[in-house]
Amino acid sequence: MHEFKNFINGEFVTTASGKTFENRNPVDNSLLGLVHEAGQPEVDAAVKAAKAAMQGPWGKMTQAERIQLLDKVANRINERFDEFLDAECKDTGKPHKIASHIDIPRGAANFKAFSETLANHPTEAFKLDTPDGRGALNYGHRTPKGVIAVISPWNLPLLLMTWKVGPALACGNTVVVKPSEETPATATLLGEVMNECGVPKGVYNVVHGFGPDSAGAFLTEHPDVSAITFTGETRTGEIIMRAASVGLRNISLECGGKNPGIVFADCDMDKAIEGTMRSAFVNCGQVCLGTERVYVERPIFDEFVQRLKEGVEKLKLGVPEDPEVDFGPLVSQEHKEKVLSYYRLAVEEGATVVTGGGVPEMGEALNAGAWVEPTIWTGLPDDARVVREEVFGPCCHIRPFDTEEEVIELANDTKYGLSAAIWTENSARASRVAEAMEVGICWVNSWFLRDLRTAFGGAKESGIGREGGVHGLEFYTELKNVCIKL
Ligand SMILES: NC(=O)C1=CN([C@@H]2O[C@H](COP(=O)(O)OP(=O)(O)OC[C@H]3O[C@@H](n4cnc5c(N)ncnc54)[C@H](O)[C@@H]3O)[C@@H](O)[C@H]2O)C=CC1
Ligand SMILES: O=C(O)/C=C/C=C(\O)C(=O)O
Repeated sequence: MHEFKNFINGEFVTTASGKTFENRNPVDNSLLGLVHEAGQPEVDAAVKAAKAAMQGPWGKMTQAERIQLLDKVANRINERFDEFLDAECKDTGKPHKIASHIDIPRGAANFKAFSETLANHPTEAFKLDTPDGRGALNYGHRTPKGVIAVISPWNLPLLLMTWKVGPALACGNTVVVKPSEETPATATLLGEVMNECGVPKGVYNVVHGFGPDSAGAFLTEHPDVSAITFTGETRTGEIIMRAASVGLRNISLECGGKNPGIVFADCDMDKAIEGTMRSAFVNCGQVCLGTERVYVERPIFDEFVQRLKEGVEKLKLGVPEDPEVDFGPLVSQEHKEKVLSYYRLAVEEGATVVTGGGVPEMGEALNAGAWVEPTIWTGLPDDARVVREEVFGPCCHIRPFDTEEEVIELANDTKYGLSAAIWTENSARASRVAEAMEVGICWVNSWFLRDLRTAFGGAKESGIGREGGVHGLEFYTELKNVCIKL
C-alpha cells in the first residue's frame, strides 16, 4: 500500500497521532494509498523548520544562487516528467493528453518564470531635495516575508501549488504547503525533487490533511506564518482571511468564478466553438477560469448551440493513459454528487438539456468512478441557481442576447469576477467590452492563454490581490524604504 507522508525539514514523516485517510483514484474508485494526516505537532514542526531555514544557508544565499537552484528544480521536474504525470493523473483522473500539456510543464515553468522577473526588476529610487542643498537618497529594499503558508486545491494540483511556491522561494521565503486532501501525490513527490536538487532542509515543507480542525486550519492560524496564499472556494477564502487577521498577516486569495463567455455574431465561429469547448469542458470543467455562462448574439444562437453540442458529443471519455482520451472523471465521489445535484436542479429550474445531464455508462471496470456527462443547457431564467452558482463541472448554460449593452449587464450580473472570454472580430468592440467586464482576467478570441509575467487574480468575490510577474513580488516580499541623507 502506497503511503503519502508529510515532508518536514527534508524528511518524509508519519504523524504522532498515527491518523491516516484514504486517497482514491476517481477513475474507478480504487484505493491509491493512505495519507498521513498532519496534526498540530506536525504543523508546528513544519513551521519551525521553515522558520529556522530562513536563518540557515538558504537565508544567506544570493538571489542569483536561489534562482540557479530553482532552475535545477524545474529541470528535475522535467526529468521526472512521467512520474509527475502518472501521480497527477492517478490523483485527479485527468487524461495524460491534458496533464502532459498543461499541468506538468507549467509545474516546471512556474520555477523559472518568476526568476526572470525578479532578476530584471529595478529598484525604486527617489532623490529628495533638502534645505542644506545636499539632498537625500531614497531607495526600496526588498526582503523575504518569512514563512509562507500555501493552501492549494485539487483541480490543477501541481500547477497551482508551484504557481505560489516558485515565486515565494525565488524571493527568499520558505514555505509550508497544505495540498488538497484529494490530491496529495505531486506535492509529496516534489519533496524528493527538492532533496535531489540540494534545496536546504526546511525550505519546502508539506503537511497533509483537511481544512477545519486539521492541517489547513492549524497552518493558517499559526503565529509564525507570515503570509498566506490560497486558491479554492470563496467561503474557504473568508475563513482564511479571518485567521490571517490575527497578527495582521498578509493574504492572497484566488477563489471561485461564474465566468461569462460572450460570442458576438461577428466572431470567427470556428475559433469561438473551439475556445468554448475548452473553456467549458477541459479538465472536466474543473478550472476556476472556465466558462459556465455563455451568451451568444441571437442571429448565430441556434448554429452555435448546435455546433457546441456536436463538439461535446465527439469528446472521448476514458482512462487517463489512453492517448485519444480528452475527458476524464470528476475528482471525487463527493464532487460528483455536487455536480449531479446541479444537473437535477437545472431540470427543476426549467432548463432544456441540449446534451448530457447524467452519468455515462463506462463499463463494469469504471462505473464506480466519478464520471458525469458533459452537459449543455439552454432556456434557464437569469436568476436560476444554476446560472448564478459555481458548479465546477463540465457544463454550461447558453443564452441569447440582442445588444452589447445588454450582454455587458448580463455578464457582470454576478457576485464573482474572475475571468471572461469575448469572441468577436471587431477590435474596437473587443476592447470596449473587455474594459467593461468586472473581472481580473479578460481574454479576447482565446481562453487560458497565459503569460506568466501578467497580473493574475480576481475581482469581487473571486479574490483579493494579484500574483504573477511583479505583482508576485509585492506579495512575497516586504518593501522597506531606505533614506540616506547625503
Ligand atoms: N481553483 C478554484 O477556484 C477552485 C474552486 N473550488 C470550488 O470549491 C468547491 C469545494 O472544493 P474544495 O476542495 O472543498 O475547496 P476548498 O476551498 O475547501 O479547498 C481548497 C483548499 O483549502 C483547504 N481548506 C479548506 N478549509 C480550510 C480551512 N478552514 N482552513 C485552511 N484550509 C482550508 C483544503 O483542504 C484545500 O487544500 C468546489 O466544488 C469548487 O466549486 C475547488 C477547487 C479549486
Ligand atoms: O494559470 C494559472 O496560473 C491558473 C489557472 C487556473 C486556476 O487558477 C484554477 O483553476 O484555480
